[in-house]
Amino acid sequence: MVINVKSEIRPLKKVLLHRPGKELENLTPDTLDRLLFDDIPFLEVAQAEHDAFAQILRDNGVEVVYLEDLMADVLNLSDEIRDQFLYQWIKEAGVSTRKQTEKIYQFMLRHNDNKKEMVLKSMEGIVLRELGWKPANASTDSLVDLMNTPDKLIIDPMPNLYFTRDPFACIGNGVSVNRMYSQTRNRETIYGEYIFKYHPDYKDKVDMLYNRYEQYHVEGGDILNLNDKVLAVGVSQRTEPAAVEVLAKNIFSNKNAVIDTILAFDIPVSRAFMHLDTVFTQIDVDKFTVHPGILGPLVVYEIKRGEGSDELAVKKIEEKLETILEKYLGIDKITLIKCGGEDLIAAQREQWNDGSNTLCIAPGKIVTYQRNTVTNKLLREYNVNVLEVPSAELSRGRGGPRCMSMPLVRE
Ligand SMILES: NC(=[NH2+])NCCC[C@H](N)C(=O)O
Repeated sequence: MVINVKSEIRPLKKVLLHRPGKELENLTPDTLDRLLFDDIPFLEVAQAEHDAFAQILRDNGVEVVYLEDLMADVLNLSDEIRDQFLYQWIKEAGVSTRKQTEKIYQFMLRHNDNKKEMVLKSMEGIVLRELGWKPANASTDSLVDLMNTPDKLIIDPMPNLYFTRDPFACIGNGVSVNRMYSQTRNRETIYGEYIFKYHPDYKDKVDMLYNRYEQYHVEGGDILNLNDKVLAVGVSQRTEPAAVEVLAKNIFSNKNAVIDTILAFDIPVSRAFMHLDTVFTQIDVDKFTVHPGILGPLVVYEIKRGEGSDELAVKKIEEKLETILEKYLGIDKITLIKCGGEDLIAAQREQWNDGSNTLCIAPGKIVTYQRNTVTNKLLREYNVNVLEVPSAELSRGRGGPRCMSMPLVRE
């Protein structure tokens, strides 16, 4: 199976990453909000940290593949696919005039001999100066031309691409290519669309469980494969309950589907808790990290197949999180390890820097951000094997090791 992810913890075999690139250098104070960043990372250091992350994974037997390489393979397949991609990408970036579209298309063709460069450029963004911008004559036929400046981003960067967890998500042997909450991140899902449609490794080999043209938004950070039968989905700032229904129906409509239960975790809507995995990740057969801030307000719903073919059976579960997990996972005792321990200031600070966003690469073996010293120490006291990634710059994007990785295959 080219996609096989039926657990959050079974040994990780193959993972998808994106090495942060010049898209981070096109961030400015004025665009941070819209592009979902809280600060501008220092690219060189962010790349070195990311390389260290990839190396930790390789050293632990994980095959690392890069989004940009898979996408370059797709663009190398044919000129038709390349052109279809380029025109779709230009349109989705909000470029509306024929003149600009052609200019950008021609500009991108300069990278025709090196499709990886073409892909990276599509991620970076483009300013008018690069297109050979010249001031318009004082009287011209276009208000847009007259008002433009050389530093205007005609194509926005996609700085969140290094969070490969979100634009699409592997579920069992299938994949959910997501519709995202924000405009900036919706553009990222184009790569998933092309890879699953055309890449020879994936084409026709993967069950498509959701597509980016659906009406409701759902993001991969909200999707947790608890085991082969139980899927958890966060209902959050990024994922709507209606999207969970569509996903559930798509999963259950396959008669041979192994997943028979979906647990919807209703978490508070806030920037700090944007996805379920920012407050809750599995680290061992019987252990999870959790941000204490969600333990009070958390409500969980059970979704199963309903009576009719296209129906669901949904109910609210009135129990504590530990009890719910024990019941659905069939484990005697579940331990929740609090991010920051009992210290609420540390909990909030370290959650903000993704202390509870861990990537489990085998039961009891996890990758975390080095900067979350309180949580990392606590995890070790529970005998968890903690591998730390340097994280001064990567963390400015508000995502940790789980957000920065999309498992393609687990044992
Ligand atoms: N799975 C995650 N928690 N991803 C975090 C993504 C962070 C990114 N800046 C965003 O706002 O979308």
